[in-house]
Amino acid sequence: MTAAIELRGVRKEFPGGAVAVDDVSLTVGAGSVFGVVGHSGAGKSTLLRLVNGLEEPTAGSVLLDGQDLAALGERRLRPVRRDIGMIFQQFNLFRSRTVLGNVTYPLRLAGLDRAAARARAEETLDFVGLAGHGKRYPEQLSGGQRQRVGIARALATRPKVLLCDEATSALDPQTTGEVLALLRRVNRELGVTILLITHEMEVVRTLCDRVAVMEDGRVVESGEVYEVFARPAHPTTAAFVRSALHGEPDGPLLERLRARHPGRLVTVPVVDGAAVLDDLSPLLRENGVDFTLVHGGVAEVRGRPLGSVTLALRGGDAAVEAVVRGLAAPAQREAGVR
Ligand SMILES: Nc1ncnc2c1ncn2[C@@H]1O[C@H](COP(=O)(O)OP(=O)(O)OP(=O)(O)O)[C@@H](O)[C@H]1O
Repeated sequence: MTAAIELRGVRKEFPGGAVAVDDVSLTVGAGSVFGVVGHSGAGKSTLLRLVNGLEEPTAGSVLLDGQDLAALGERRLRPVRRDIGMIFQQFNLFRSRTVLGNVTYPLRLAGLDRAAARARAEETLDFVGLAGHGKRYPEQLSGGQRQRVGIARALATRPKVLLCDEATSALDPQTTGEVLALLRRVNRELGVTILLITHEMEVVRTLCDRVAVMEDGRVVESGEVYEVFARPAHPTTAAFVRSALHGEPDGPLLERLRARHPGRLVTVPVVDGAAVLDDLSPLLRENGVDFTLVHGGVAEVRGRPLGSVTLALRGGDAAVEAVVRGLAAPAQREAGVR
């Protein structure tokens, strides 16, 4: 069960004049995972509230499965809302209800009888790895377990779309990884379309197919995740990407590296499909140049390598120059050898 989400020229202006979302158009393909990143105040939460029908656009339209939400009216919107599940940064569980009580709640609202709701809730808790935890209360659970309950509650009614509002921002890195792995299963095994908002590029790197970067209510850049990571066009995107890759040394770090390492420093990008690293070792050998690896990191983005390594080259001036020239040959210049 899956559905596409489409925003066409969406604007949201609040009474008083604040424009939270400004002419945003984007398409979340059915069965895909789409991330929206941006700093606080960029308009991400408002965008999500427009998609789940809690806010109405001032202009433009939001379509779920091709249906314009604003054109539906409250009565016809209700069943469509059931196709949308949502999870939150602070989990938003009922503290006075057990885990099972939290997960059966939306099912009872949807009209399932007690036995059917219980059976469905247990099946869903099993899917999120919480079989046997039904009788516990939220405060007896870890943050990661609470978010699993949140995910189970959101999935219990078998929605086509899952909206995630900073779903891992309150969790430590390991728990974040576990929750992201669960969300990937939700997408792959259940086919649920996922739209998430986050300020963590790490979440985008590991989970999303496509990403849009928001600033001041507008989308400043969007695209397939690897492409955006490898070639960010907007400065805000570039800063977000740097926060997730830690690859290229910035100015001050470069100065410290220079002070510590004699020789010429070169930073070699590692981009899937660009053969720069493959060229490096024969170039060094041919010219009799030695090297020390002084900085760098290669991460996996959507299953493909991306990052950079910085080397201090040691050898005669002419030999080092030949290596640098070889690396910066026209075919590689595009990849940005420096
Ligand atoms: N109900 C509202 N009334 C007036 N202004 C609002 C309202 N909701 C949001 N805004 C304004 O719209 C802008 C975008 O807010 P929004 O919460 O969507 O951003 P955000 O990217 O989700 O930030 P955060 O991560 O801090 O929630 C902000 O300037 C905010 O003050």
